[in-house]
Amino acid sequence: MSASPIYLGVIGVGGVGTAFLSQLARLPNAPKLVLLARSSQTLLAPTPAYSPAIPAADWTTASAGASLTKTGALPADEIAAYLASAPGRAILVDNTSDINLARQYPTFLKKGISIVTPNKKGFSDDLSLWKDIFASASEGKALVYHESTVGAGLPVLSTLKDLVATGDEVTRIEGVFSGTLSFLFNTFAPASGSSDAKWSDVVAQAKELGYTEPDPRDDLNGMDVARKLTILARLAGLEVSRPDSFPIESLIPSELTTLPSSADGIAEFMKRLPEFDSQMTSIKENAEKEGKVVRYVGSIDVASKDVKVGLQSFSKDSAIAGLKGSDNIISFYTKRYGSNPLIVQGAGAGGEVTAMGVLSDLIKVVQRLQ
Ligand SMILES: NC(=O)C1=CN([C@@H]2O[C@H](COP(=O)(O)OP(=O)(O)OC[C@H]3O[C@@H](n4cnc5c(N)ncnc54)[C@H](OP(=O)(O)O)[C@@H]3O)[C@@H](O)[C@H]2O)C=CC1
Ligand SMILES: N[C@@H](CC=O)C(=O)O
Ligand code: NA
Repeated sequence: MSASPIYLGVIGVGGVGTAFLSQLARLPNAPKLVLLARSSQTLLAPTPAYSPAIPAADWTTASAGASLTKTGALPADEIAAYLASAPGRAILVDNTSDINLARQYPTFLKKGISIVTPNKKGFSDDLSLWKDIFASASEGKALVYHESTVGAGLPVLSTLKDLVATGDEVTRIEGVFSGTLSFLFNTFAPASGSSDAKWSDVVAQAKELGYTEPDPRDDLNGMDVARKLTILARLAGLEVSRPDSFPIESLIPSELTTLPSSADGIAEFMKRLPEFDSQMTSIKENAEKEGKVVRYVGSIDVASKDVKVGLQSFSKDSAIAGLKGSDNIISFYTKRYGSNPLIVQGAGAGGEVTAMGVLSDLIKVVQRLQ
């Protein structure tokens, strides 16, 4: 018996979305791509046949032809209605960082549309949305996979879920959870050798390399790490109400905190950041006086429900100080693993590695739906 067709909608074709589409194009027996959207345009396989499908490898050329339907941005409920009417199970891949789209996940899930995403916003917002997402998935018999919301493609969430599901007791999770901040400090204050790189130049480089959030201030203000810890804490069983319900150390100069969250605000922020390079240089030099390096870390202590996010100094021979590039390191302390934690380490940001996490989630969902 041949497997029933599965229909795929993808929203977002930025750094992660583009890498995802090129990996999807090489996947044998991929689901049929019938919807592809960016902020101002939507491409659809014409109804009622949902055919021809959109070629993932070459959607830009196909969008110029006449065989696909083209519209402007569609509201989430119209996208959900389109996917729910497809003649088979449907999956939505959200490759945006849009909180408003994430707030609509319950609408999709209740209609039986599964969700795969690297977008942290929905899973780290109000606890009520977290609960609504998983209750809606049960109601619609749909699946939700979001591995790339923490540690990009690294198997962080799957590891934590396996520890919990098999009855281990997770006592503490700690490490470096930001690819951007890892890259910034590994470059600006390396554990071996020295660097005279300017903080603002390294921030611009991280943005160029596709490590930062669409708005790099979300990395520098600690919110991206706080969102990841909120997700991990919730999976470990803690009812964290919001990602700003615990102290977060921000690296944004106070003079720049009032810039708007628009594209102009981002540009102005990047332009003025060099004025404040000396602030980060003095943080680096203070750690150096003690023979240490500074790194941005997070931790969750499950018993005391204590979640912390901020700067800490480390001796130069420690594992955290010796990280390279955009690497994350996440240590799980559990009852079974005792005093030697289970450690996951590797690149924690970048289009290709994040897309790999999204595509591997998609493969799991397809296998479970068939
Ligand atoms: N970059 C990384 O290393 C990692 C990223 N992530 C997450 O992956 C997601 C994507 O990141 P990245 O690719 O870097 O971001 P980009 O800014 O490069 O791309 C975002 C894409 O989403 C589209 N978009 C935004 N809002 C909407 C909307 N409401 N409707 C339709 N399309 C929309 C944009 O449209 P347009 O093209 O029109 O601007 C763009 O195509 C984020 O949630 C990020 O947190 C997770 C782990 C690592
Ligand atoms: N901006 C994020 C991307 C991955 O989540 C990071 O730098 O870690
Ligand atoms: Na991950």
